[in-house]
Amino acid sequence: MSSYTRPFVKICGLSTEAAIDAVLSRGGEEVGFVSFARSPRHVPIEAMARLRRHVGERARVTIVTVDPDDALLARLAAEVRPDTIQLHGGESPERVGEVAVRTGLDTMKALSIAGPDDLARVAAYRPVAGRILLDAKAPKGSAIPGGNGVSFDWSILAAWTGGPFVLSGGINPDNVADAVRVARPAGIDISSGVESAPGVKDISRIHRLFDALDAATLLEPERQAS
Ligand SMILES: O=C(O)c1ccccc1N[C@@H]1O[C@H](COP(=O)(O)O)[C@@H](O)[C@H]1O
Repeated sequence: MSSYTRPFVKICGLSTEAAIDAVLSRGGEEVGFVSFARSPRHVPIEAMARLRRHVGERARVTIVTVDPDDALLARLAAEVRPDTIQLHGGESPERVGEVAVRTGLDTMKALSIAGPDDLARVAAYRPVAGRILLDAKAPKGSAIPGGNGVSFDWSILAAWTGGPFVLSGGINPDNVADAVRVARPAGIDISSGVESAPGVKDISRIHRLFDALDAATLLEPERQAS
């Protein structure tokens, strides 16, 4: 079996210290908290600030937002102090650039992908977004634009030359090896695939995800050393 360089791992939609600790114990590089009232993973700002303090310097902290207004961004930046603002709505390239300037934070722009044509949209965001996140399109009628556990056809990324990206959408312990092998992402972002119910992270599924990823990827030298 071939091996693959391990992408960085962001586990998103966390709301408990126990789930955060499970992710960090397995070497997860990034944790995500959702600030979007319609999501079952929404965390109020005060609770988010406590979770952020719990993470400390152990991992990057990203807040998932959907078309946030300036007032919300200002509160998130001041009270939670994340590393990254994830923009998972219909934000224009201009707005993404403005968010970076206003907050002084890294940004990750999510783009919904259904087929190869959608990848053309990446170019406009590349100069203004810190990172690009490729997610599946939300199913019709879904209340949330992400976190739906659906994937797109990862094979369209195999020969794509549009630059580094983070992959999300329906990644779980059973398909993470395929995701990495087929799409070769710089990072992977997982939410509902490690849950027992919407918004409820399942510690054993978190461990299964990392077990599957470790089995599929070539450990980097510094990881092999310990
Ligand atoms: O997780 C949510 O509830 C959410 C709400 C609004 C926007 C984005 C959201 N999550 C993001 O969706 C993707 C994929 O999630 P999944 O693994 O398919 O469940 C991921 O980037 C989350 O950050």
